[in-house]
Amino acid sequence: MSSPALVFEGVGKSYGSIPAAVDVDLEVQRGELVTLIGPSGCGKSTALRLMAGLERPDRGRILVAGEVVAGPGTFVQPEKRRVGMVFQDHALFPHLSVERNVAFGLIDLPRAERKARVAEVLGLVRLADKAKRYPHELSGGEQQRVALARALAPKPAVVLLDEPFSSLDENLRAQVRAELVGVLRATGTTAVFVTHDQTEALSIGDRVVVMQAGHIEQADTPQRVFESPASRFVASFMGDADFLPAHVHSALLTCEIGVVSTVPGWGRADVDVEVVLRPHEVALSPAVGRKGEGPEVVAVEYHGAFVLHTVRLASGRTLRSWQQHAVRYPVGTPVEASVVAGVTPTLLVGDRAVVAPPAAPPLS
Ligand SMILES: Nc1ncnc2c1ncn2[C@@H]1O[C@H](COP(=O)(O)OP(=O)(O)OP(=O)(O)O)[C@@H](O)[C@H]1O
Repeated sequence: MSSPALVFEGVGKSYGSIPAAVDVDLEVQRGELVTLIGPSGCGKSTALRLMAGLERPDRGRILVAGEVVAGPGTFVQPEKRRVGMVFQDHALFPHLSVERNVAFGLIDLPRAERKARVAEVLGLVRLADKAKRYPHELSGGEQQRVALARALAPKPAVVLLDEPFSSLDENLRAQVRAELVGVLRATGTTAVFVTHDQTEALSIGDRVVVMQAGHIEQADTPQRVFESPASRFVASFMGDADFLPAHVHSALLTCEIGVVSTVPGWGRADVDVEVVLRPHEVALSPAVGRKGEGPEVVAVEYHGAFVLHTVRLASGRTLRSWQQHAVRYPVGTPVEASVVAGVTPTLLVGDRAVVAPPAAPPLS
C-alpha cells in the first residue's frame, strides 16, 4: 500500500508561551481533500505552515509522501518538499505573465518539458487562452486559478490552500470554489484547505478537521462532524446547536419537551445527560387552546427558503427550529416543540459526546 500523502505524528509548536499545535496527529490519504477549521487563533495557519516548511515543529515528525520532512535532526526546506501553496491573496508575481508565473516552480525542467507542463496545467484550469496576460488583466477568480495552476505545475504530493476564497465576493466565491475543487478532484490531487466558513468546510472536504487551542477536537467525515460531534465545542462550532438537560432511563431519552428518542443499548442506564438539538431536528406545532405556561415563540428570523423560530420553554431555556418558508408563527404564539421522528441526537456528559452509558463509579 502506498504511504499517506501527509502525516503529522505528535507534532507540537509553541510561540513563546502560546501553544499553536499541541500533540497533533493527522494522516491525509492520497487524493483526499481535507478542510481545517476552528476559531481565530486555534492554529490552522500554523498547521499549514508546518506542512509547508515555513515553521519548524518543536516536537514530533512530519512526513510528505512517506519522506520525513521535519523531525529530530531533519528539516527539509520548503522548496525541496513536494508541497504546493495557494494563498488567499493569490501572491502572483505582478510583473510576470500568466505562463511565466506558472513556470516559476519548474526551473529545473528542460525548456520543452516546462512549456508543455505550463500548457497542460493552464488547460486544466481553463486559462490556456490567457497565457500571455498579466495578473492585473485577470479577474479575481482567474487569478486564483493561475495560483492553483502554479501550485499544481511541479506535481506536488499535497497542495495547501490558505483561505483561498476569502478575498472573493460571495457570488464569485461559490463559482471559483466549485472550479478549484473540480480541478483538484479531476487530477486526484491531495489538498488541505484552511477555511473560516463552516458550510465551505462541510461541503468541500472528504474530511473536516476541527481545531481548538492547537488541538484537533475531531477529524472526521463532514456528516459525522455535523451529526455526531465529538464534543460540546464541535457541536456548537459546526452549525447551530441548543443543549437541554436530559435523562436516560429504561433506554428512553427524555427532556423538557418530552420523549426524544430511544437509546438502544442503554437499557440498564439511569443517567443525567445533555441532549444536543439542531434547529432542523426540532418540530413545532401550534398549541391551540393551551392554558397556562408552555413553550412560546420569542423570535422569528426570515432566511428565504426557511424561517428560524426561537422558542422559550417553560424553564426559560430556548430552542431553535427551522420551518419551511411558508410557516411563520408570530412572536407570542404558544407552541408545542418536539424532536423530528427518526433523529438520534448527540448526548453529552460534561463536554464530551457519549455513545455508550458512562461507567458506574467503582464501589469503594
Ligand atoms: N509568528 C508568531 N509569533 C507569535 N505568535 C504567533 C505567531 N504566529 C501565530 N502565533 C500565535 O499562535 C496561535 C495560532 O495562530 P494561527 O495563525 O496558527 O491561528 P489561526 O487558526 O490560523 O488563526 P486565524 O483564523 O485568525 O488566521 C495564535 O495564538 C497566534 O497569536
